[in-house]
Amino acid sequence: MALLEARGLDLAFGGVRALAGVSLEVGEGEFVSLIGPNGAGKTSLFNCITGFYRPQAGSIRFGGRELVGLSPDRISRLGLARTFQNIELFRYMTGLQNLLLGRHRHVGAGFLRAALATPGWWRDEEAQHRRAEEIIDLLDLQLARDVPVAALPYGIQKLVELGRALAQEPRLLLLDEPSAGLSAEEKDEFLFKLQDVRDALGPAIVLVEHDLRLVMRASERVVVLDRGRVIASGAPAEVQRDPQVVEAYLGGGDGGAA
Ligand SMILES: Nc1ncnc2c1ncn2[C@@H]1O[C@H](COP(=O)(O)OP(=O)(O)OP(=O)(O)O)[C@@H](O)[C@H]1O
Repeated sequence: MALLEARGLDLAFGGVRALAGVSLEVGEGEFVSLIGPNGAGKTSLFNCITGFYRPQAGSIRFGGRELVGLSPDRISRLGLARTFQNIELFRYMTGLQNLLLGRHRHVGAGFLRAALATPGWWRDEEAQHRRAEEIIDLLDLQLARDVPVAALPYGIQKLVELGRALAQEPRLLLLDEPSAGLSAEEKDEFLFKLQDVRDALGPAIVLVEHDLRLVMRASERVVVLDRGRVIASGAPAEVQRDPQVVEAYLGGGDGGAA
């Protein structure tokens, strides 16, 4: 059984069909890239999986459990984390504080334990800090540790966002255009970090990405969306040669694969 199994998802906004019968499977630890021209439905699919949108039809099973109808918070507690197209961090908190917020699903302390600062609460606090520090080491974020996120370069903010998602110890990580706005050098750096993350922590990853060079290097499988439908799925080299994919990216003149 796949870790994630989305079947027959439909999502419409008035007359716009953002998703029309979309299915997507992701195996445990698999690295899948989701590509497609602007407006193809990539972010809408992420929003359905993470509970921000409710599809009008279809089902989404994660670890055998139905996600449609659950709140985003509930879904994230099941082990699904995401990053956003536009960075969504607490800008006036430090890198470490943002990572600790990502740990909230692992914090066992209730209000009373915290207010009384019981030994159990301290142990929990220490464990949360240790885990956040491990992620700081993994992503080389030492310089961001004690600095408010707003004061950090954009590329580092993107890494802090990745770190916060990882702090949730997800089984599945959804990354929405994590390399947008990065220089070619920063993109390579980001890709190396992502590979380190996979080696060390092993989450399944779904990457929405416009940079095909990065997609082809990073992924085991590529899924192509166009106008709300999956038009191809397979190994990167295979998908790259698919005539429908070439048409969606280069033909028609209305999309443009950024
Ligand atoms: N909240 C919304 N209200 C109305 N229309 C929406 C909404 N969200 C998405 N859409 C529409 O659904 C379609 C798919 O959009 P979506 O953002 O999912 O595409 P995308 O593949 O992520 O595009 P991009 O690469 O530009 O981010 C588009 O036509 C978009 O305008």
